Amino acid sequence: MAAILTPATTGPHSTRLALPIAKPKLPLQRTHLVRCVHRPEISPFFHGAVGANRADWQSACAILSSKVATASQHHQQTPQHHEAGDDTNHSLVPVVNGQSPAAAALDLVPVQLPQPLTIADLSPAPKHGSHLRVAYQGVPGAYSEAAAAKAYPNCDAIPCDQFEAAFQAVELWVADRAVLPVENSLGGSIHRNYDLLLRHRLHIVGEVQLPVHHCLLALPGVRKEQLTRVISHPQALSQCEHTLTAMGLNVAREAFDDTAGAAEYVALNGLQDTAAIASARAAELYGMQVLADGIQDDSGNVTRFVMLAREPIVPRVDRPFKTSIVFAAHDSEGTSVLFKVLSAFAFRDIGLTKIESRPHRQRPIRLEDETSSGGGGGAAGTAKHFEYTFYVDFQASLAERRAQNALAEVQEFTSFLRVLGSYPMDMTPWSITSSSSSSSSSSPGSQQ
Ligand SMILES: O=C(O)C(=O)C[C@]1(C(=O)O)C=C[C@@H](O)C=C1
Repeated sequence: MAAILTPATTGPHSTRLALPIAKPKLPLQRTHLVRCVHRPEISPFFHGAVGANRADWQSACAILSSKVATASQHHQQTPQHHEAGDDTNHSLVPVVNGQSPAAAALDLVPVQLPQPLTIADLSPAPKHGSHLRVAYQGVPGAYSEAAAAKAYPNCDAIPCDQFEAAFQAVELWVADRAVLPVENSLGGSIHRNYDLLLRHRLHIVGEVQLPVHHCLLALPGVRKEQLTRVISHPQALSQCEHTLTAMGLNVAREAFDDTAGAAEYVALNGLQDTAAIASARAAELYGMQVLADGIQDDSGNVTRFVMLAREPIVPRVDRPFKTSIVFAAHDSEGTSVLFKVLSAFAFRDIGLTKIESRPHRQRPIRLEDETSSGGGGGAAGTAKHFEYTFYVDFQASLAERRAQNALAEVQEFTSFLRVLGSYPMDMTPWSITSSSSSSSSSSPGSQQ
């Protein structure tokens, strides 16, 4: 029990990328997660000012106000909560050989009583050894694996079949961190992860930007003319769309869960007519031939990933920080809230690096009678407005007074406001020619 109170932290910093997986692992699936007793919920709710110590900060960073009904309700929908008629707090753990670790442990320790905390429990080193366990979506050779290795050199990367499984792996202590893509310079936002950030209680503790260098892979001996199909992750397909056409390939495009998984699929099924878009590392891992190298439509193709943890980090002012928030408007404000929010940052000279809007899950449409909308004289009726949740990234640390003041102002126009994280910006230079699958990329120096 004591171990779960210990903040998981990173291993030693390193500037060398060491891809941690020598042989492919099976991805973690949500079905590998079963219910098992225990784990007190860490309450992220907070009423009050941002304090200087870690405990205050951890609370403050999660929720800035008491107006958390929306987010809280989202949280209720996650499967880690009580089942009807069951008064035990449940969480999910992986099944090992058909038996959960907890069950296996019971074989050895018949009665498990709470143990007192020791100094060792509170030490910053991960409890499970020197390596941080980092969940990512995809299979070995995926860009997300390379991003995990860039964020946390020497980590144990844990492949997951879905983004949701990566979130759950961290929430359930199967992993210490998750590294997930949120946007790409060509393909745009990865909306699924924005939605999941809101539905889960993890905190953004860092970001990495990864140059993505795509290859066209086929079975050894296969020529381009034999191809009728190209499979890959939808983002990868869209990032190579023009190049594929320019290459004169008359192929159908088909979506796959991840790039490396597509390469593995072609290899495992001996598909002579199908190519995959994936990394050079995936080609090595699955014995594929590189038919074309660097097929992304823009040589500066970059994907931004966020690092997620169960606990927020303490924001600092000694290096460039970014803060990510999500909010929804008061009923009376409508989308005009966006103007007011942007002003709160502009007046304080805080730059924004990202704005994203997503449908408001619980109230996607707002109805407004013509009489109350002040429409004046037209045919009576009901206006149907789409309602949004807004995600904003701004360039300031939450340790800065101007950021705190801006958020206090934003809070006035919003029905809920949540700080997703305040974290160091990835400032590492990256060379366009270096492949994301290369083992020489440097870490962002911000392992949190
Ligand atoms: O499929 C992979 O290899 C991934 O890591 C996923 C992903 C994405 O979701 O955007 C990551 C980076 C690239 O932009 C293409 C695909």
